Amino acid sequence: MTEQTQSPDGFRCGTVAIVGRPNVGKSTLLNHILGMKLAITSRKAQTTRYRLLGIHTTEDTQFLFVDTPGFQQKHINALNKTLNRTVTQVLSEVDVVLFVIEPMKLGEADELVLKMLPKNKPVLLVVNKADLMGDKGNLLPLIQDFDLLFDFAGIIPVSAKKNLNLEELLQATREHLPEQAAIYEEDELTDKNERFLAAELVREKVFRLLGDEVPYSVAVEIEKFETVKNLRRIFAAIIVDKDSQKPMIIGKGGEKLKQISTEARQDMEKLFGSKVYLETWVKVKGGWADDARALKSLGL
Ligand SMILES: Nc1nc2c(ncn2[C@@H]2O[C@H](COP(=O)(O)OP(=O)(O)OP(=O)(O)O)[C@@H](O)[C@H]2O)c(=O)[nH]1
Repeated sequence: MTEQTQSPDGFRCGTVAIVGRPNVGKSTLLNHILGMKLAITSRKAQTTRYRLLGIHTTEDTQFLFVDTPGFQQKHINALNKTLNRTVTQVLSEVDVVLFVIEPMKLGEADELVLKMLPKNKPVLLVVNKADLMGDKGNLLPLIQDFDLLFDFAGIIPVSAKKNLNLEELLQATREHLPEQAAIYEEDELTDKNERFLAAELVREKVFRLLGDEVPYSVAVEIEKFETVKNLRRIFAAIIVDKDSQKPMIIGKGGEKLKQISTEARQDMEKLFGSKVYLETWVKVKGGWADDARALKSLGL
């Protein structure tokens, strides 16, 4: 359990990881807790070990939401192995883990996540999409079965989308955070700079719009980032392993790349509160996913 550093006013502050298989609503949950679109959910090709996704500060608590790089079963290369280790490590370092499931669709993918949960940390089972459950009586046996598989610190049904029970979830989470003063200023939403966030947004769109076809090793590099009055000019290279992967990202007549850029730019404008000029292109950097030096340069 967490070591508690006393703070005179009982304020609590600590790290929270949200895990769960794709599509259970993790980013919706975080977005609704933070109250704005800041959860950038690219779970692939992470560049940092410990990424702060967002900070939620209330009168008595500061929740630091950290990202956990995704665990991929399909592609096995050096990068992947490093990332799987990273997930386990991140999960064992946070104060509390929120394991999100969808009640009617429990399956193998959820069990894979379950296997990675830390035994030495409190894990809350968050049953999302409660709004879709007509008869709540049906839900109970299902959850109870799942509950037998792991020693959860609590089970909380919520609806991220409809903002149902999120306060209760935060209260339950708070109980597991150490008593200590806030680490960040109240209005600080993330500790990452805009350049980093811009790269994450482009990468998120690549994965969202191309799904599983996209190679795990895709990365985004911001080659230039300028702020001129209320305009940010951002130049982003999308980096792939092989020439053959280039057309996939560019799409027929450049359609995919255009869509990636448009959606990323719209999110950036929301996030930065300014106009954004975004230029994106695809670059080939052969075999970097298996290159130990490249891993090192990513800080892994
Ligand atoms: N009905 C309902 N739908 C929800 C709820 N929460 C999320 N969704 C929907 O579920 C879908 C997946 O939500 P995401 O937040 O993208 O899920 P995720 O777990 O972050 O997905 P990955 O990024 O792929 O891991 C979206 O269409 C959401 O609108 C909820 O409480 N109720």
